[in-house]
Amino acid sequence: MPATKPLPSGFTLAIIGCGKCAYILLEHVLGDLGDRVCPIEFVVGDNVEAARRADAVVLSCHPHQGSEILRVPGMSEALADKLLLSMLGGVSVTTLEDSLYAKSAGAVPSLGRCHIIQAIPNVAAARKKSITVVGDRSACMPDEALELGQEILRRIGDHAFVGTNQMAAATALCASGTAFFSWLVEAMVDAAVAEGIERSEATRMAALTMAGAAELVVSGEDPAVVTARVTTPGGATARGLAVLEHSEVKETVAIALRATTLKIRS
Ligand SMILES: NC(=O)C1=CN([C@@H]2O[C@H](COP(=O)(O)OP(=O)(O)OC[C@H]3O[C@@H](n4cnc5c(N)ncnc54)[C@H](OP(=O)(O)O)[C@@H]3O)[C@@H](O)[C@H]2O)C=CC1
Repeated sequence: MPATKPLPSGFTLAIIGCGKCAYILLEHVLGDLGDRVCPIEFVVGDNVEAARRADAVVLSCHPHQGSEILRVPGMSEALADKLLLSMLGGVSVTTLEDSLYAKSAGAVPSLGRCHIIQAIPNVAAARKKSITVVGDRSACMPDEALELGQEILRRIGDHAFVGTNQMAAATALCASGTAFFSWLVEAMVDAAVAEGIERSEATRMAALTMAGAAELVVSGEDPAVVTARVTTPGGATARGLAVLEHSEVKETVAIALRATTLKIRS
C-alpha cells in the first residue's frame, strides 16, 4: 500500500453525500490524523455552504443526484479553483461540468473552474485495500489538485489511472471484480465443504490462499508463472486445471466482464 503524506495543515474537506462509501473514506482520513485534533462540522441542507467552507470536496451521493446537487445556484462559485473528487459511478466529468457551468454555455466562469477527478473505489476501502479506478479528469488539471486527490485516495488504498474509454471496463474489473473474486472463494469453499472441511475453516483457508496468490502477483510475479510453479506436469494441480480449461472458465469470465462493462456503459 502506498505511504500517505499528511494533508495540508488547516485543510478542510467537505463530503457531499456521506453514505456507505464516503463514510469509509472519512473514517480513514480521520484515522490517519492520529492524535491531531480535527473538528467535524455537519452542514445540513446546504451543500453550497459546505463546499464554500471547504478546500476540497468529495461528491458521493447517488449517481443520479450529482447533477441536481451541482446545478444549485452558487455551487460553481463555491467550488471555484477547488478539487472535486467524484465517486459517482457512471457519471462523466463532462456531465458534472455541464451541470456546474451549463448556464455559462461553455464560457469561462468569472471565478475559476473547479478541478474534477472521477474516482471509483471498491469495497475493500474498508480495509484500506481499495484499488480505486481514476478515470476522467478536468482538462488543465493543476498538478497540486491531482496530487491532493491522490493523497486523499491513498487513505483507502492504492489507485490506478485509466483512459476515459477504459473506465467502464476498469470499474467492472476493480469494483465488480470484488464480487467476482468473492464468488470464486464461495465456490472453492462449497467444494471444500463437500470434501469434508468445516465451512468457517474452509472460508479462512480459501480466502488466505487467494490473498497469498494475489500477494505474489502484486509483488511482480506473472500470474501464469505462479500457476506454472504450482503445477507439476501430470500432477494433482494439473488434473484440476485441465478440468477448468475444458470447462472454458476463462471464456466465461471474459463474457461476465464484458456484460458488466456494457451495463456500466449503458
Ligand atoms: N458503495 C460502494 O461500494 C461504491 C459506491 N460508489 C459510488 O458512491 C456513491 C455513493 O454510494 P453509497 O455510499 O453506496 O450510497 P449511499 O446511499 O450509502 O450514500 C449516498 C448518500 O448521499 C446522500 N444524499 C442524497 N441526496 C443528497 C443531497 N441532495 N445532498 C447531499 N447528500 C445527499 C444520502 O443521504 P440520505 O441517505 O439522507 O438520502 C446518502 O448519505 C454512488 O454514486 C456510487 O456509485 C462507487 C464505488 C463503490
